[in-house]
Amino acid sequence: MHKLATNYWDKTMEVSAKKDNSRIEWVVGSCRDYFFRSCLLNMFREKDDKVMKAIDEQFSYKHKPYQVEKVKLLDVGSCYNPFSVFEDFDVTAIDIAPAQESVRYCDFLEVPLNESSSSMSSESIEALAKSFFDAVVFSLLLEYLPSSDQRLKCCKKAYDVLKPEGILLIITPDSRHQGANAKLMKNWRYTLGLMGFSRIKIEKLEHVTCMVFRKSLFPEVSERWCKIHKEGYMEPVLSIPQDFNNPGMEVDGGNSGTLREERTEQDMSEIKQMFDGLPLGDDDMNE
Ligand SMILES: C[S@@+](CC[C@H](N)C(=O)[O-])C[C@H]1O[C@@H](n2cnc3c(N)ncnc32)[C@H](O)[C@@H]1O
Repeated sequence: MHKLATNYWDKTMEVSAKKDNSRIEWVVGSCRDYFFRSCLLNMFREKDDKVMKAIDEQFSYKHKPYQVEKVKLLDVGSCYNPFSVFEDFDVTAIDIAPAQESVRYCDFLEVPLNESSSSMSSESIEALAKSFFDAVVFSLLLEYLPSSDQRLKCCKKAYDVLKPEGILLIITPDSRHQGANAKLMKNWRYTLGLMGFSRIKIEKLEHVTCMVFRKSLFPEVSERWCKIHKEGYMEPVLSIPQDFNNPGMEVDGGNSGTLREERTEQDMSEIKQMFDGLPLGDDDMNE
């Protein structure tokens, strides 16, 4: 899996990619912009305060500075711990099939959450602490989970282990042209918004879409976005393009009133190529 991730995904998914087109660099750069370089955290804090004022003109809140020396990052489905080389990050790497010693065994869907502290050995994690991490990363993870409910459970867990104002970074395979999966991505924004996450960044790199969601101090902020922007096709599910393969139910990805999007033969072959070597057979792709 490690070989696959570094030799195959880094070279094939990001074919002719510049260095800054890599998903790992993208995550690192986004965290640095948010917590250190441009301190975007403060900008989004101000934006949230404005929304709260719009909801209630009496609103007032005295913020404390968000302290971060090293970004406490939880890499879920880490496989080979790609973030361990960055010195400004304090990484907890977990996977159900660790490919390196520094990655601890942990099934994120099942691991219990503690109010105060994590419980772990050098090899595995028995419990994770709530409100502990500055950042949680799902890089090519959600596609491993076969149902929307499992993906939702995963995102809700990320919400619980993040500190208020922490960020969830999601990288998802997407070989289609920019905008082709726009509706799906907007529905993710809606669904995660209902959970209390505000999407603060989305970028399409070659073969992947990358997103940052902020856990606001005030869930009312994202709830308000959901109320204002709800469209007919939106529903609280986390679908991925691979979920839609029944030709009778597919329609265009642009203006129709449904989430389902047509997949061309080229899409199918690209998806298969992307997952080539992973424990997925043709039947899994077509289920
Ligand atoms: C496609 S790999 C992604 C590897 C790496 N994050 C990257 O971007 O190259 C997905 C990883 O998720 C792991 N995984 C799947 N379900 C998981 C779960 N419930 N908890 C933790 N890891 C999981 C798999 O074992 C696999 O290593």
